[in-house]
Amino acid sequence: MIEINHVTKRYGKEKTAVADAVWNVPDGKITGFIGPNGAGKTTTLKMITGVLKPDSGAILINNIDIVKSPLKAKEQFGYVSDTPDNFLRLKGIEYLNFMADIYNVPSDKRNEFIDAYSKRFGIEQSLGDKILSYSHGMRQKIMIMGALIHSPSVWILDEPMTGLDPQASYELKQMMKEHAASGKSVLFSTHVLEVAEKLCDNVVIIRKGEIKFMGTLDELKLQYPKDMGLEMIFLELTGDGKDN
Ligand SMILES: Nc1ncnc2c1ncn2[C@@H]1O[C@H](COP(=O)(O)OP(=O)(O)OP(=O)(O)O)[C@@H](O)[C@H]1O
Repeated sequence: MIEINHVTKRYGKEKTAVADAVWNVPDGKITGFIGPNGAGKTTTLKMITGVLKPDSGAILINNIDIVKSPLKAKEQFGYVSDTPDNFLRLKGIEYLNFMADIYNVPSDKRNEFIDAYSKRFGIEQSLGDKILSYSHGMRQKIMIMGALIHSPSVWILDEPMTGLDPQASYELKQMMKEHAASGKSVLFSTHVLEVAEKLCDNVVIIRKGEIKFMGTLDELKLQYPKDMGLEMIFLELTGDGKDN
């Protein structure tokens, strides 16, 4: 469960990237965080994960304040950023063991996880290679595994489908569904509406730093004429789709 209580973030004096945001991510559901380029999605996710500090307001992860108790709060979630080009000099297996060490995952549990998930993603033969030699999609897969190795109750992903082939994209969506079905929460950002439509229980729509809607897609559709497609509703809510 994530609670975002009246959170504001400015860059300099002029730019308000997120304005008095109030929303939440319930347990047992997949929540899609949707908005056009520059709407404030990454800024919000960076605040939730403790990379950036809000100027005002509070963010609670399983009731733990990310600013006041960062270490405890960070134990609660796994985060997949939108740039998987990290730890390039480590081998895949070294990176996974590094992540497992951070979270004190026992060796039998981590080995079981690595075996199962590397097979699901089809990268079991590449774990002994440096991440530097991986393709974008393979880097994305190893980062996803690193985020999940400690079985976090909250799973946060920034634009996770980018660069994944159809098989990997399918596997990732299945993993997200399994995560939510086990009573845990998933939050992911996207500007791909079709993905949100197929995958999300709830959506949160942001435009120019302001939360425009929070609820199910059916609730959103009810607010518009019956023949209006989701794409048109989204464009209506977010302007012409561009904020910059
Ligand atoms: N470090 C920064 N310094 C100044 N302005 C920034 C900085 N990072 C983001 N911004 C601005 O804050 C606003 C929100 O940016 P953010 O990256 O959060 O949007 P986004 O919804 O993730 O966009 P995209 O979908 O393109 O990744 C934009 O206007 C952006 O230009």
